[in-house]
Amino acid sequence: MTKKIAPSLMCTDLGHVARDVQALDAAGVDYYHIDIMDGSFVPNFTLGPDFIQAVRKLTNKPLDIHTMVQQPERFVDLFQQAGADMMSIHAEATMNLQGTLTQIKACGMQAGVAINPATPLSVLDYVLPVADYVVLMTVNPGFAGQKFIPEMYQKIAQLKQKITDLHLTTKIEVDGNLGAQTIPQCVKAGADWFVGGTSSVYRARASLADNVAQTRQWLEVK
Ligand SMILES: O=C(CO)[C@H](O)[C@H](O)COP(=O)(O)O
Repeated sequence: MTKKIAPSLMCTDLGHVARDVQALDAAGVDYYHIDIMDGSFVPNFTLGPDFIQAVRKLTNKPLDIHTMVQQPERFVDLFQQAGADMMSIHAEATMNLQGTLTQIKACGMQAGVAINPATPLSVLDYVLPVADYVVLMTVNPGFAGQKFIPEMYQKIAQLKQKITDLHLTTKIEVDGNLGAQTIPQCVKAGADWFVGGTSSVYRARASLADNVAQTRQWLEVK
């Protein structure tokens, strides 16, 4: 399966994390996306290292930490020790993007660069070779339940072209309002990995298992 689904655990029922992770594991999700917000880079707070540690005990699937924090280079060891397998940092949040990506890889994690909707792809020019994946935000980061920014379809396609031209294997992870209306177009544009929030995996009207199965169908567009 080349296209991957990663439930966004900020959307899970925090009173029933173990129950939900067990259900999502059984439903065959590929990995888990964990949002860390510092109240400064984005106007919200979410999960932290204690939560990563707790989830680490519940599943063997990879844990993808999306840091929405200023100067993420301060926390690479902290998240690695908590149990992270993948860690993305925002290009807008660090003065040392290349060095921090290298630091993440040296710790044995996959390294990702995340970029906000308004950030041009040119920030990736000299770091793509050290990035295992790029997190293209399709909403402004900070809150679940927002509306997809349509200009992001073209951005995905342009990034895919860049990666192909450079003969790299960097994956494109998309994050924000991915559901029935947006997933098929993101697939066509070249996205590889899909963060599942309130628009897909956590849709209120069905079980987690049914939502994961439905999301897989949206990914199968040709
Ligand atoms: O990164 C995020 C918010 O910054 C969330 O992971 C994402 O937005 C959740 O998905 P949805 O938009 O479908 O609720």
